[in-house]
Parts: sequence; structure tokens; C-alpha cells
Amino acid sequence: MRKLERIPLNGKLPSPKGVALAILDLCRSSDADFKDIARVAQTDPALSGRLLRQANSAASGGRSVASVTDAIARLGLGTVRNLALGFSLVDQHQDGPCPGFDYAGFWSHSLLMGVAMQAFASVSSGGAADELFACGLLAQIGRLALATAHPQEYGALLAHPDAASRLVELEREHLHTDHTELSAAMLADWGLPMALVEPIYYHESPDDSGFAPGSRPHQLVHLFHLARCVANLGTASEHERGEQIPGLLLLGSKFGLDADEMGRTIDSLMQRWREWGELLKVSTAAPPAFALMTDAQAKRGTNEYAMRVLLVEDDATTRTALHAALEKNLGHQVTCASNGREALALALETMPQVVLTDWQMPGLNGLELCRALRASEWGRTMYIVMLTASNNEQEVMEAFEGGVDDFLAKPVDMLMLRARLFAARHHNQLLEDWDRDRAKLKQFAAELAISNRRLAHAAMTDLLTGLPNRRAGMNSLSKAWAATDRSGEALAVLVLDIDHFKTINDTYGHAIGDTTLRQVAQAIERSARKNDSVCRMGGEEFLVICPNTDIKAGLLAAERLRRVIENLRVDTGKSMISVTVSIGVAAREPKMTDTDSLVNAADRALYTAKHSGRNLSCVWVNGKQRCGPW
Ligand SMILES: Nc1nc2c(ncn2[C@@H]2O[C@H](COP(=O)(O)OP(=O)(O)OP(=O)(O)O)[C@@H](O)[C@H]2O)c(=O)[nH]1
Repeated sequence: MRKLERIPLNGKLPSPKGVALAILDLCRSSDADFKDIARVAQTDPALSGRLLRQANSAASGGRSVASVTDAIARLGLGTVRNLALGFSLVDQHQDGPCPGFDYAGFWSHSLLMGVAMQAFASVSSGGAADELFACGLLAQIGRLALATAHPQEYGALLAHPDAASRLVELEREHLHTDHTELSAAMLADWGLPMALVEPIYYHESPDDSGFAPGSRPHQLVHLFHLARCVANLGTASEHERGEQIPGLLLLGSKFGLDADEMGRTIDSLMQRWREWGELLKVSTAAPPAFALMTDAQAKRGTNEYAMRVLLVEDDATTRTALHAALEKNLGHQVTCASNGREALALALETMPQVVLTDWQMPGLNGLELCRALRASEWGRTMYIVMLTASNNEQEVMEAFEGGVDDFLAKPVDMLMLRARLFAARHHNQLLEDWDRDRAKLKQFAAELAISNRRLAHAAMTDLLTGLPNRRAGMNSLSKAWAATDRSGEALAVLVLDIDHFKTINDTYGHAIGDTTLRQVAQAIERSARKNDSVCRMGGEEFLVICPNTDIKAGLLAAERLRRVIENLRVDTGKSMISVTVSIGVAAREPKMTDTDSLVNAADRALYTAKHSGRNLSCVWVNGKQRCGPW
């Protein structure tokens, strides 16, 4: 950090004037007391009023004071000096020569930063709240200084497309200094203690400060950082606010503030900001209540991609903050566990889509948890993000080998967390698509199986009678034939043919012919024995396969069927007609080589029955046919 005189500058820097300058000079002399300061301050009614207001603010505490002397006594010389300095600069620099520098916006932001410093110092016991108000107000003074000392160059630089993301870098490149360095140098030059100047210098990137965790500078640098983020929130657009809230909650948690306390503090400091804005003629905005901002963000989160998240973190503060950010701001459903073992049980119970786990934990650590999840059927598809303070490549490799999908450095940056959750959502969407496709495929396969069965059934069934068709009949006969090969049992077949069926068609029409066919089919099926198979061979011809049946029994079966049909009456609509069948019977004989030879034998017996007068059963035995009456 360079001293002010070593920083190259083109023009003059902002400096206090009049009463503020006199107070600054007085404070430099060692024998000045607050009565001297009060005498000088009282010559400026505006400054007197502002000091009284600050002394009587809720953050200062105690009974109210009415005199400037009492106010100065309460605030302390250092605070009064800084306030006088800040107010003087605000009054002088409401406008300026730098095109593109938003003077009103700068003071609006700075004032909110001052108010936020005071508020958070009070609620987080961060130290002298009044002193920090002025420090917050002046923490970014380097920006105004650059706009004052290099108006044209700084104007051009602010118009650079990357100005928002890398302002400090651009300032260093073009102006050989940056606003953080200049702020710190100016504040040091004005006599602010280094204990405050150093945290201000680092407050935009507090993790670079190297301050020992728990030390006062460490606490202060984070307090300034938090105040700056609150100032960003107050001066941001509605859309930007949504992005900023999760990070803000996380920062608040570092000071032990939960989401509700953060909300209350931010709401009340926004109110004070507006009051101070009126007093100092600085414009302020009116962002909605914090709860409304978080609700709006939560709604956005819900609509976008609510997921079931399991958060595993042994540090209670980080856990609370991440929980609030994930649930309230990003709209996810969050379950929390404080160690790996508890997480494993909760994972089974809640089936999270995302597991966000710390690495180092007592008992089952994050990596062991990940391995355990990956070993289970149900944990295989969960999106696991490892939170780790380590950047060690070896450890990162180990984590990926253990099955994590991603990792995130601690302390958790909210933007990076959201990026990981986007990846998780993408992963989950792919899984859902895959599940949907799989379900569709399953349904398709089931439908295909049904229609294949229907097709197979249709291919084997006679549509008119519902009986198995010739193909199915011949299949059944082959099976029965094979069974007799094994068992040596008898096998007989009956071939039935309706007599003079053509005449029925010709006389009563095809519809009655069909009805006759159906009724004869039903009658045969009803009367056949349980183990017999009946099929329609085609036209008006039927085949009955009779397992375990010799020629004698076959003939008995044929006669029984013939009589059943003989007694059948078919309704033509006008009259009841009778119908008869001729039947050829054959049983398997040693000379027969296959099913065809058996059916041919029965066919020949049928032929004989037809030529012997019809309504007859004839048998084929040893190459000879014999016909009834039996
Ligand atoms: N209604 C109807 N008629 C059929 C069907 N299949 C075949 N036919 C008819 O059945 C008749 C069979 O006649 P033929 O082969 O001369 O035999 P038939 O008149 O029964 O004489 P015999 O068998 O000698 O007693 C033909 O007129 C075929 O058109 C069918 O599914 N429905």
C-alpha cells in the first residue's frame, strides 16, 4: 500500500474545506479537547445538526443529548473528525467534472455503506459504531478521487465494457493506481488509524487480506465487505438484487446473523439510509422489505428448478447460512445433516437429487459418504457436490474417483454454488428424460407384446368360429404325435365334414351358412372330451385330435359327435333346419410315419363315409375302411 505522495495523479484530490478542515487540523494537535472542537463545529449549523443526529441515533445508545458539546463527548473526537470530513466531501462533490461518473449514485452507495457499517457494527458487536459510520461513508472515496484527479481518463475507463467486472485492474492499467489504494492512502493522510485504513484497503476482496481469522482487522475487513454488499443491494436493480441475496445471507452468517436478523437489520438500515439521504441531500432508493426480496427470489427459484437438496456440513454457522440461502433464496427443499452417518440415513429417507457435502467431518467424512451412496442402487444417480477448502489436485482427483460430480471451494461463493446447482439441474433433467424414455419404452414393449400375442392368436385362430385354425390344429397334432412317441399311448383323429353344406348356402344364403358353421363348431367343441383338441381345417371341415384314444374309442367319440350334430337345429329366421356330418376316423398305426399319414387315413375314411350315404362315421384300419351303422 503506497503513501499518497507516491501515487501518480494528474489533478487535485477531493479535500475537506472550511469547518471540516479546521476540525481536522485541531484533531492533529495533541492538546485539542472536545470543547474546542465543539466551538468550531457550532459555526456550521448543518454540521452541528448532523453530529447531534448521529449522537442521538439508536446505535449510539443512552439518553438523548441536546448540545453539540455533549454530542461530541459522546461520539468521541475521532468520530467527529471523520464525520466532519465525510459530510464536507458529500456537500462539495454532489457533482463534478468526470463524464460518466455517477456522483449522485456514488454518494448514495457510500452513504448506505456508512449506515450499514454502523448497523452491523452494533448488532455484531463489531466495535465503535459511530466511528464506523464515517469509515463506511469514506471507504470508496478513491473512486471519487480518481474522477476528480483524472476526470477524462476515468470517464473513458468507466465506459469500458469490462468496467463492472474488472474496474480495479483497468484503473491500474490506465491510471497506475486503483480506487482501493487511493481510498486507503487518502484516509491515512487524513489521519485515520491504520487499524481502520488497512481493512478498508482490502474490503473489496477480504480473503486477500491475510488477516488472522478472529482478529479485529479480520472482523473489520469482512464488516466493510458486508456493508459494501448491502450498499450494492440497496442501489441494485430488482433482477440484480435477486442474485445478491444468497451471498449476503452467507456473509451475515459470518457475524452470527441468521436470515431473520439479517432481514430486520437490513430493513432498519434502509430506513436510516433514507433519513440520512434527506439530511445530506443524497438520493436514496426504496427497495422492498428484505422478506419480500427473499420471497421474490424464492419464487423465482421454485419456478426455475426446485430440487431436493441434502446439505451435509458439520459447521453449524455455515450449515445455517447455506440452508437459508438454498431454501429461502434459491427455492430448493433442503434437508440438513451434520455428519456423514446422519446424511446416509437422511439420503435413504428423502432421496435427494443433490447432495452438497463438506469433506472433513468427524465419523463418516464427505468422501466416505460419497462412496457409500455410489455403492447403493438408489444413491448412484444423486448429484454430489463436494465442498472443500482444499485446492490440492491430488485430493480433487481422489474426490472424483470417489464418485463426486463436482466440487466447490470453501468459503462458498454463492454465484459458484448457483452454477453447480444449474449443472445438477441439467443432470437431473437428463435423468428425468431418461426415466421418461425408459417408461415409454417399457410401455411400448408391453403394447408390442400384447399386439404380438394378438397377432399370434389371430394367426392361429379361425375368425368365423373362434376355433384354432388348420395351422394351430396341425401344431397340436404334432405335439400329440410327439407325446405318443414318448409314451406309446394311442392317438386317434376325427375328420368331420358337414353334409351338403353347399345346399345350405345355396338355399338360405351365406349368412345362414356361417351361422351353421359356428353352431356346428360350438356343438363339436362342447361335446368333445376335455383332452381333445378341435380345430377348423377349412370350409366345412373340422379336425378333432383325441390323445390316448384307440380306433374303437375314436369311433365311439365320432358317433357321439355325429348324433349331437344330427340333433342340432339351426335357426334360419324362418325355420329350424337340421344338419348332419360325415366323419372319418383313424388311429395311429405302426406303419404311419407322420401326422399327415394319420390325417390322410382319416380323410380316406371320411371320403368313404360321404360315398356311403353321409351322416356316417367310417374308420380306417390297416389300409381298409369300414363304415357304420354301428
Ligand atoms: N357360408 C360359408 N360357406 C363356406 C365357407 N367355407 C366353405 N364354404 C362353402 O361350403 C361349400 C362346400 O361344398 P362342397 O365342397 O361341394 O361340399 P358339400 O356341399 O358339403 O357336399 P358334401 O361335402 O359332399 O356333403 C362350398 O359351397 C363353399 O363355398 C364358409 O366359411 N362359410
